[in-house]
Amino acid sequence: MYNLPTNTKKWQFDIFLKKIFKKKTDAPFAQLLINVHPLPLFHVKSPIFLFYSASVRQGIVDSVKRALGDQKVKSVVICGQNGVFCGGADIREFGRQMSGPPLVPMIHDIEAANKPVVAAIEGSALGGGLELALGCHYRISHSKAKLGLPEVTLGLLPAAGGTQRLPRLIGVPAALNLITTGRHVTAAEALQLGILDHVTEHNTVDVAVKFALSVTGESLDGRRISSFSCAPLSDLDSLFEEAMLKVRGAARGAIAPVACVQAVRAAATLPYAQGMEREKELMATLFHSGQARALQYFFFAQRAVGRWSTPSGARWDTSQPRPVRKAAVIGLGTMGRGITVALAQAGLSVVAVETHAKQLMEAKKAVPSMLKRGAVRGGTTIEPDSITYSETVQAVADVDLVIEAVFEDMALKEKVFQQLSIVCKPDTLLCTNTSSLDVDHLASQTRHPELVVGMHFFAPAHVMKLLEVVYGRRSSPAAVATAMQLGKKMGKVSVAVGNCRGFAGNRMLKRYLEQAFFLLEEGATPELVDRALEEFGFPMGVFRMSDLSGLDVGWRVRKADGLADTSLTGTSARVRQGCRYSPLGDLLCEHGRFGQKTGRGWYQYDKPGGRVAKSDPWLHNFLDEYRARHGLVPRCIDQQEVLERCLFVLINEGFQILEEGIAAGPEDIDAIYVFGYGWPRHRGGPMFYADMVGLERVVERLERYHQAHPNVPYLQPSGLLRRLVANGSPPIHKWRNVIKNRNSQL
Ligand SMILES: CCCCCCCCCCCCC/C=C/C(=O)SCCNC(=O)CCNC(=O)[C@H](O)C(C)(C)COP(=O)(O)OP(=O)(O)OC[C@H]1O[C@@H](n2cnc3c(N)ncnc32)[C@H](O)[C@@H]1OP(=O)(O)O
Repeated sequence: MYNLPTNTKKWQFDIFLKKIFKKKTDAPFAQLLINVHPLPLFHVKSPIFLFYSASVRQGIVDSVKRALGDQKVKSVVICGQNGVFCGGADIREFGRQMSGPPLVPMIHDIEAANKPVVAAIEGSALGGGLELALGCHYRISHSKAKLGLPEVTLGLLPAAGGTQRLPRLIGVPAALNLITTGRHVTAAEALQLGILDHVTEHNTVDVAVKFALSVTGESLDGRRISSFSCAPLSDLDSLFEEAMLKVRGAARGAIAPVACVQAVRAAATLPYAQGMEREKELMATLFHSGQARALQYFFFAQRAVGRWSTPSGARWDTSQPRPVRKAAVIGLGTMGRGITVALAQAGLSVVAVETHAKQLMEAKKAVPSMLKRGAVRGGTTIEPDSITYSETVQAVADVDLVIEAVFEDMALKEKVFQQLSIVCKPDTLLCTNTSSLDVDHLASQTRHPELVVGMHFFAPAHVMKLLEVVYGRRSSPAAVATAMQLGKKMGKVSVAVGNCRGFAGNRMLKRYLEQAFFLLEEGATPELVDRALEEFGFPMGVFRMSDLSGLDVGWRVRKADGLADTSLTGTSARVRQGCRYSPLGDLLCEHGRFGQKTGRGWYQYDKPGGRVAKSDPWLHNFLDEYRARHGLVPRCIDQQEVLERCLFVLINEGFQILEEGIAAGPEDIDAIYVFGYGWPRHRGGPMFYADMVGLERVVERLERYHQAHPNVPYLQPSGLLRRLVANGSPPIHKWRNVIKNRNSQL
């Protein structure tokens, strides 16, 4: 297995590459690399495929053991392969029966070695990868590497000694920050924090090898982090109380950040061995939790949405995006400005068009300051002349792609698309930022409907991560691929969805809002509904959210749809097209209550534009009078009903969307809801939540509510949901099979 050649006369690296594990179908394999030198050095080349799997751990254990047992070996260097040290544990293994050597003793053995062990970090040292490096006696890194303990983002904590070693190495406050946020740090920051001993611009392994040889024989007493004490702090109790408050405030019910604080506290207050016990206990509670499952599902779901497909057969891997160097934005209201900023931040040259002189003038001031703020936050620079402004659409004649962001009015958008079709190059991609209007209809206004897609941004467009890319019936695969790629370049999570009213996100939201209104009619208050949703983990309940985004937005849409008619009386006041309808939102708007911007909405605010929502006695009186007028007897509504009514109806619409092929898979809907609508990530997204709750239960509750409210057709379980239950409620990763059988135009 491990031979030292006898002819090593001069300084040299003779590399013996041995595959000690063959690649299995889905498991990473390890390679052992032995560098031999007159002052022999053992060079453990670890995970070839980035992540620890059982076989990779076994490879490291075996090779370290051999190195330590060989008297001729004086120092050891551990590095990764293909420029990556280690991205941590193989997350897919967490869902299975775990086998192979555990990480904790492996890292302990490395730390306990009586020969210097040096970590040579390139690419990433994340999670268990960084924990391995912390077990080494020295850490040398390339300047471009990134390091971090992101376990908290997977619903876990760094349970291979990370919570105990990091605070001992860099102090409690810095370790708390890294472990509770899971953020990645650059090598420069890691050096400054004291995680690294040295950062190099050169070949990291060469530097580490030289270094390892230079410290051969030196005492390792001061190099074993587990033997350190945490730097003393004057008021440990208040530090941890503050940390806990901060973490609980930001966590919205996620348990891992709280456990991380508890584990770091153990490092600060207990001897190392006891701290490790505490780390293990806390990890055991997290490891099998629903939240860890949800977060790990979501980790892969985010990546799955990039592998988009459409019912017409277009796919991410067969559709070629077009290069986009110069783009235009039409309409510089709030959305248009945000999109302009996001395009410029992505390095594109942008033509920003606004036909109203006043609005253009305002945009010319607002956009540069938004860019400046973004640059300060992100430490980036923006080419000052990357944006040109114009008052006429003619200015977009030579751009590769246009994003229309004018007022949400079909007649206006039609006109813009007709104009664009004349002004632009024949191959320019024409995109609309509509949040619900018919993309096919807009495409029909142009000479090249195959070049029309929706790019639905979320406000503020330069901040929010979500982008719905809406393909129409005639959108070409290249057009979809181009919009998806541009979204990625803008740092967005782009999700491809089909064309229907409200697309995926807003279509589902409509059902959720309707239920919230119905609950008010039946006796709930905005406070009760919001509390239930916020305790579930939404950053804001539905009414606080409506106040923030403006009640007039939905009112305008309902008016355009002929729904917002408050002149109707008697039973017809609360019925539209044979279905239950609540005019509550319309009535509030008629009272001039548009939410935060008018200082009144579902709540009251100290002034127009105020942010702090306060309960409003006027609103409660208004609700009482409304119920009395319509003969509605208020009843006691509990939080469970709020959650079931609001969330299950939204989920049901999600199944309908999957059934119709508007979204290709549950991951798409979950990514839309987490990135665009504040669905708590630790609950995985609405479709994952349905899987967790149990599809049968979702059906049973929907049926019950539908019986109680037969004039709300959307409470009837969707056909797909029923079919999944009939198929034995397969786990979420198998739903696509059931969906595919149904929508098999593919
Ligand atoms: C009673 C019970 C008691 C139980 C107690 C159990 C004790 C168990 C103890 C275990 C202790 C373990 C401690 C360690 C934990 C960890 O290490 S958790 C993992 C931490 N690491 C991460 O979170 C890193 C995640 N990955 C990334 O950040 C990025 O992927 C990257 C490494 C920086 C690379 O980025 P990029 O180049 O942009 O590529 P991607 O597109 O993101 O990824 C490429 C593909 O690789 C897949 N992938 C990424 N990371 C992992 C991973 N850690 N495991 C498995 N697979 C991973 C990713 O999904 C991509 O694949 P596709 O999805 O097929 O595209």
